[in-house]
Amino acid sequence: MTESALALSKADTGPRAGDAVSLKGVTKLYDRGVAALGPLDFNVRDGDFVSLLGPSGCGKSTALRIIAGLSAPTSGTVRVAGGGRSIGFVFQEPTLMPWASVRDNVALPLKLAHRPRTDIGGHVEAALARVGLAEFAAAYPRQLSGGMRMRVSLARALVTDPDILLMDEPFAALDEITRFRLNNDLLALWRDLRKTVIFVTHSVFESVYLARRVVVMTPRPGRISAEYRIDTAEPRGEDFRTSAEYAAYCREVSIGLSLATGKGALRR
Ligand SMILES: Nc1ncnc2c1ncn2[C@@H]1O[C@H](COP(=O)(O)OP(=O)(O)OP(=O)(O)O)[C@@H](O)[C@H]1O
Repeated sequence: MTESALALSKADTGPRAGDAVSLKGVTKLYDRGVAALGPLDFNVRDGDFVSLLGPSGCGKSTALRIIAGLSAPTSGTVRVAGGGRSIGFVFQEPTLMPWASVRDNVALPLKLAHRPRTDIGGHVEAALARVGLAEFAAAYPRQLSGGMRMRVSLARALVTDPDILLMDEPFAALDEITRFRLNNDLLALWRDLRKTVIFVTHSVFESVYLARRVVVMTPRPGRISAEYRIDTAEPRGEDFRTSAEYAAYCREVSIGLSLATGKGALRR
């Protein structure tokens, strides 16, 4: 792969047919005038896997929360396919109810949506099987490892079969082996279910491994600084992770991140 094979383009503006998410001129001002975000113009194609990459505090979580409708933008427009009704959110912490079984934790979104009781069991079993936890439905969060707790959190996000999955640094607190395994499982899940995924991370390595499109953000207020398309043979796996191609992409994106943060530690 040559450097010219790495597509670097300006952020698209304006919604198009087939966009799952479209942000236009989105800003977020917190109390005491903290400008956290934007203006941000950002579109995500239906079924794409996009990573938002940026330094801590650049507003990645804020952008995700705005897309999810958990936070209102100060200005700008947000369009989400289906009116935002079909979103699953995975937080950095698994945020499980410690007093409830795995089964009951995963069932929560269906109960909140008042789905018929007879409907719930099958969906919960399917979501748990999807993340490899079919055997642990009766266990409690304290009995599980960190990686397993995150799988429960993922199952809870999947149980409503959302079209869009928003993931906020979900694997950041996990050890590397567990993280790699969950990376592979997430890719398999995305290949099978073809959901739109927006994955926030501050890891260059993780963003390049997972995403088809890496969007680099500047420090606060977060804006888009550069985009990289990771065009590699699919399905990705450990061969990709150890390849020269992967290393070259990581280097290119690292340079982009350094330029975005103004550090310039890595120069061309
Ligand atoms: N409720 C709030 N009130 C005031 N400032 C806030 C609030 N939430 C976030 N901020 C500030 O806005 C900026 C962006 O925060 P945000 O959590 O979106 O960034 P981030 O890129 O996701 O960071 P991290 O990677 O550390 O989670 C930060 O400087 C943060 O301190």
